[in-house]
Formats: sequence, structure tokens, C-alpha cells
Amino acid sequence: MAQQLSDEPPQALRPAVDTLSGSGRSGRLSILLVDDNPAVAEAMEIAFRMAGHRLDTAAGPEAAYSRLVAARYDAVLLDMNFAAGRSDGGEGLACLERIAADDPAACVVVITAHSGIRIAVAAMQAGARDFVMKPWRNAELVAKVEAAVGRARPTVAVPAAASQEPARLLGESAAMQRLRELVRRFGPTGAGVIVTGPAGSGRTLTALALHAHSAGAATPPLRIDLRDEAAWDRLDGAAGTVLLRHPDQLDAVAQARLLERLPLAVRCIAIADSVAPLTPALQRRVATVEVAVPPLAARGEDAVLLARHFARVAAQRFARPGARLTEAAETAVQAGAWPDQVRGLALAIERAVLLTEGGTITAAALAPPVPAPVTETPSGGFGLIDAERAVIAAALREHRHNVTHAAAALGLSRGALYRRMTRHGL
Ligand SMILES: Nc1ncnc2c1ncn2[C@@H]1O[C@H](COP(=O)(O)OP(=O)(O)OP(=O)(O)O)[C@@H](O)[C@H]1O
Repeated sequence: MAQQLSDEPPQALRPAVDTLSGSGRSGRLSILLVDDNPAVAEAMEIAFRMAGHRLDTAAGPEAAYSRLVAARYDAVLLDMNFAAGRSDGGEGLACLERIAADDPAACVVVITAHSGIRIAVAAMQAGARDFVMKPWRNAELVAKVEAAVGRARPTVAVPAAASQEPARLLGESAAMQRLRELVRRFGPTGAGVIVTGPAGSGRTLTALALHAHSAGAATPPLRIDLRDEAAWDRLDGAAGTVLLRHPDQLDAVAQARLLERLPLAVRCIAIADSVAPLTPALQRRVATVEVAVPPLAARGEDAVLLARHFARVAAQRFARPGARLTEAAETAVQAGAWPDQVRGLALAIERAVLLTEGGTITAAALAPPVPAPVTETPSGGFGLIDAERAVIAAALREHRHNVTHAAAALGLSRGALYRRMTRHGL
């Protein structure tokens, strides 16, 4: 089965197993349907299952991006309209462009209404492999998708191998769109790129995305944590791309040694907190350009998108009922200062999925098991204190300002909650 249920890049990047390769060979395909109509989803699921394939459904673009991060699909079947009353295909085209930008060799077949020939043409120009008109005939639908997967990849101006490893970065904020744009620009160049940002923000994922857009994408990069002396030996005779973690933690002598050890032919992608500690000579070799991963706090509503994604993935992985976040929980997610950034948010969500009954994640379920005592002095930035205030406010809203219930949900006594409410002016 091609589907992976982890959010971890190495699994998500693994190619599909039972796929059609080349033309004509039959095999089990893994297909993602992006359509908000449950009747369509049900009918297509049956059609593909009867043909020996597997079809998952995403109800819209956001859910589709989330699924594409967690699993590798042989084909995407994409409806072109989602919002009520829209029929211009704009939403579908935007989704198609985004999927193709992340993975230029993605196999997308669009679904249009009979009157939508203009939309189908626009979609083909934007990189769709084929289109299906509604109402469809099952045999024709399945045959079209099988043929589209089997067909040779179009010759676009990207390395064909890039399709092997689409490392997808979720997030629709301007900051993440800029990041993706830089990945697309620098990935294919072969230049030394340093990926900076806070730990847990997605630096490794970004480095893998850069590699996935390069000519050497078919070969996994060599990963070396430079803090581990023993790992340095793997540099000898290395080829392709090397992911160098923490060059900024080396002193000047060790940086000079690294420069000598790096084989000339390798492409370096470095991961560091900051570029400043690197000597100019090492910067020239491994950090010709910098790609800064924005902290979660600078990504607006992306935190909520990520939280929904992690909830969905965790629910599948742990076989828990579909995990939905309440409105208050989403407020708490966005307001929270997540220690360890995206990874910290993922951990909080995974824990909540495991601890929550009934598949609904409340704000209280996201609170740390033992609320941190508020002894810090305000730092001026958005810190623990703001996070605690947001979580308490969300819990109060969720329990309709019933202090007893909110306190119980937060694992606090009523008195402790009152003291914190007073302190936070709630
Ligand atoms: N934009 C994103 N979309 C989807 N998943 C993400 C995103 N950013 C981070 N993640 C996930 O969050 C986790 C942490 O990301 P990653 O390992 O890339 O962080 P990092 O900055 O390299 O941390 P460190 O350097 O401390 O290992 C991973 O599971 C990764 O898949």
C-alpha cells in the first residue's frame, strides 16, 4: 500500500510501492480525490475499489495539502469548484497550481462539469494530465486515471527525479508562500544554501524540499550532524547532496577543518540557528544564500492549518476517532507560543488526540498536563504568559465561563484558576 500515515518527511517521501510504472502494467494505485460532495466520493471510492485501487478523499484544497504531506499518491482527482455558488474553476486551478509547484510531476486529473470545457483546457495548460466530465462512466474514469499515471511524465523544466521526493511544506501565510518560492528558486541551482530558523520550525523539511527540487533528487541526501565527531568520517568520498546540521556550533578551527574535508563535488545544504557564527570562508562554501524558515508566530493562521493536519494524521496513526478541534482550541493554537515550534504543536496535538474521548479536541486538552507556574516576568514578546492567558481564556469560553468546569478541564483548583484569571485580567 502506498499510503504512509506519518508526518515525518522520510516516510512521506518514500515512493509509492504498487504503482503503474511505464505504460500498460497493472497495479494497485493510490488515488486522492479532492471533492466536497460525499455522494461523488462514495461513488468514486466504489468504482476504484472494484478496479483494485484505493481512493482517499479530501473535502477541499486544505485537506488535500494535508493528505499530500502525509502520504504519497499516484494520482490526484481534483474537482474544480468548492465554495457554494462558484463555478469558474478558480479554486481548482489554484489548487492544481499549488500541487504542481510542490511536485511538478504530480499526476492530476481534473473533474469538470459538462459545460466546463474552458476550465478543462485551462487546467491542462496548468499541468493537469487529463480531465473527466461529469457525469462520468466508471470504466472510463478508471481507465483515464490509469492511463494518466502510466503515461510518461510531461517534459517540464524540472528534473524528472524531483517527483520522487516531494517534501511538502504546509502553510498558506505570506511567509510560507515566500519560503516555498525560495525553495523553488534555489533548489535546482546546486548552490550552497543555509536554512536558518528556530529549532522545530521545519528547517529539515525545508532542506529536504530544496533537495527534492534539485537535479540529484533521486538520491537521498547524506545527513551529517556536525556535533557528532564520528559522523565526519562519512564526508570522505561523499557525493551528491550533503545536509550539514549545526555548522554554526563549530568553532573557527573546526569550521576550517570542515572546509577542508568537504569534497568539492558535493552540494551542501546547511541547517543552523543563524548564519552569523559561520566564518566567511565557510559561508561561501555552504551558505551562498540563506533561506530563513519563519517562526510559527509569524505565520498567522498556519498554526491552525498545521494543527488540523497533525490531528488528522494522529487520529489515523493511533486509530482514534476523527479528531476535530473546537473553535476555542483553534484560538488557543493560534495564540499559543509553542515551545519547539511546529514540532511542539504536533506533540501537543498528538497528545490531545490520545487523551481526548469522542474525537473532539478542546482548548483544555491542549493545555500542558501540569500548567506551568507563572513566575516569569513579561519579556515584551509573546511568551508563556500570553500562552497561558490564551489557554485559560479559551477554556473559559469553552465552558461558558463556568469556572468550576474550566478549572477541572485545566487540572487546576478553582482557587488557582481564579488567581490566574486575576493575574491575567480575565
Ligand atoms: N510547514 C510544515 N508542514 C508540515 N509539517 C511540518 C512543517 N514544518 C514542520 N513540520 C513537521 O514538524 C516536525 C519538525 O520539523 P523539522 O524536523 O523540519 O524541524 P527542524 O527545524 O529541522 O528541527 P531540528 O533542527 O530541531 O531537528 C517534522 O515532523 C516536520 O515534518
